[in-house]
Amino acid sequence: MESISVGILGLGTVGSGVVKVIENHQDKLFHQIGCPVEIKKALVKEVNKTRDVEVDLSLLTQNPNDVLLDPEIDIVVEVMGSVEETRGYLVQALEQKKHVVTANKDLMAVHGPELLSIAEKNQCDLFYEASVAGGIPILRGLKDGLASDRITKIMGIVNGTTNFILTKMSKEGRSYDDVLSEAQQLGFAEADPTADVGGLDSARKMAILSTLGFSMNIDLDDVQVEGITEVTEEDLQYAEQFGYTMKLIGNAHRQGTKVEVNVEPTLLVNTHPLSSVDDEYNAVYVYGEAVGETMFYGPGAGSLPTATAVVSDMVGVMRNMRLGVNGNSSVIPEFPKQLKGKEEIYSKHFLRLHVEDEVGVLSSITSTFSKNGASFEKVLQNPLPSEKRAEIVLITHQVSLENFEKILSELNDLTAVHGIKSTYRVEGGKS
Ligand SMILES: NC(=O)C1=CN([C@@H]2O[C@H](COP(=O)(O)OP(=O)(O)OC[C@H]3O[C@@H](n4cnc5c(N)ncnc54)[C@H](OP(=O)(O)O)[C@@H]3O)[C@@H](O)[C@H]2O)C=CC1
Ligand SMILES: N[C@@H](CC=O)C(=O)O
Ligand code: NA
Repeated sequence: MESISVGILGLGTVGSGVVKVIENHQDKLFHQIGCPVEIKKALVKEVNKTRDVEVDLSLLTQNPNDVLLDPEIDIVVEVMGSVEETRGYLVQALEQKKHVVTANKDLMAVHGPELLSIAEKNQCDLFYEASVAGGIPILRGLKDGLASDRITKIMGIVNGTTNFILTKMSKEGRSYDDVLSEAQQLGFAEADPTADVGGLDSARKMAILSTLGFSMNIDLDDVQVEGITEVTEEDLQYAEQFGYTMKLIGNAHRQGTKVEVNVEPTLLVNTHPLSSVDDEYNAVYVYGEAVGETMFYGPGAGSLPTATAVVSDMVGVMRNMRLGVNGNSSVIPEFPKQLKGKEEIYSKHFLRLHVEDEVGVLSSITSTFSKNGASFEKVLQNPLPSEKRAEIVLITHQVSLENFEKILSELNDLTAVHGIKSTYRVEGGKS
């Protein structure tokens, strides 16, 4: 091959990083693949915009066909975002026998299986390492590094924006809105950050991770999702007081043939390896039956880290081109999907509630828990400044989700309970 030509869809935060990595690492790329890599065209919305990277204006186009139908382009790199329009472009690229590298988790979480099958039919590669945990090679870790093992647990901090917000709120006492706008300026947050803070971005990544890790087609709708928008300063302070750290955790757990996948703000015991992952950093904890505990850590968002994953995927495609083995790397899920019922999902829970400050209230709350098979690991009561009310904060031992939901509903029915202020899943500590 004289050279490899690449067409890029999108030249924003990640696209600019891709151009920089290709330019700055040209020698290393040449050494790995034996020929130069050339960027032939880049699709953008606005040609005359000021960009983070200097590019010849003749490279830019607003016409997707300049990339998708150019017979000289071997690899299409998709870093423009959005779902339906982009899906159409990638189908077209694959049908034109172009290999695809994408950073788009929104797209892969919904249309991944369809696109992978179109890629295979056309003997093309479709790689998407950057779509989960930015620069961390976690998909490769699961697909290749742990290919021989049976994975039973994947727990991840897979959204940089929310980790940045929770870290700055807990450690620097800063406000939610202030930290969110800094995450937007730094390029971690999505153009519309609702999916970041609402947990959907993490859910998409957990759908991709659990599909690969458990070899089972997990759809986005199978992931129970809750974001960080309701997390209060009081909750962060109580977490600290109890020896826990609040993190937005994606949790995928397999027991036998059944799995649960959820994303929710979680109190992690301070000794848990994920509790010290701060700022925009991501980490994925993977437990395999043979290997035991592993953890993959690194920058989960940002221009150059994400671009590194994109360009490494391009190297994978180019190596396959040299060997003539493109289109053989996706693995069809081995197991039918089986999700756990609420009676099979067990965890500890944190609960903060406001109650009447009078004799017998704590005992009626305790009996609601014990009737439903739950007991307390920790409990504390503080008087509230106004009225004759108190705040009760507790952490339960392990209880099924079915029973915990019954407890919440019965507590709501007690006249002495004025409101359930917050509940969170708890990981670690005594079970
Ligand atoms: N930012 C990050 O840290 C990470 C992002 N990702 C994913 O990477 C992808 C890109 O993200 P990011 O770089 O942050 O996004 P940006 O918004 O910074 O960039 C998007 C780029 O795509 C172009 N574009 C968008 N829509 C269209 C369209 N309809 N037609 C033509 N061009 C279009 C824009 O053009 P113009 O410049 O002219 O406006 C821009 O250059 C997303 O899927 C994101 O989820 C994944 C991991 C980390
Ligand atoms: N908005 C995302 C970007 C990477 O996927 C995040 O904050 O992690
Ligand atoms: Na990654």
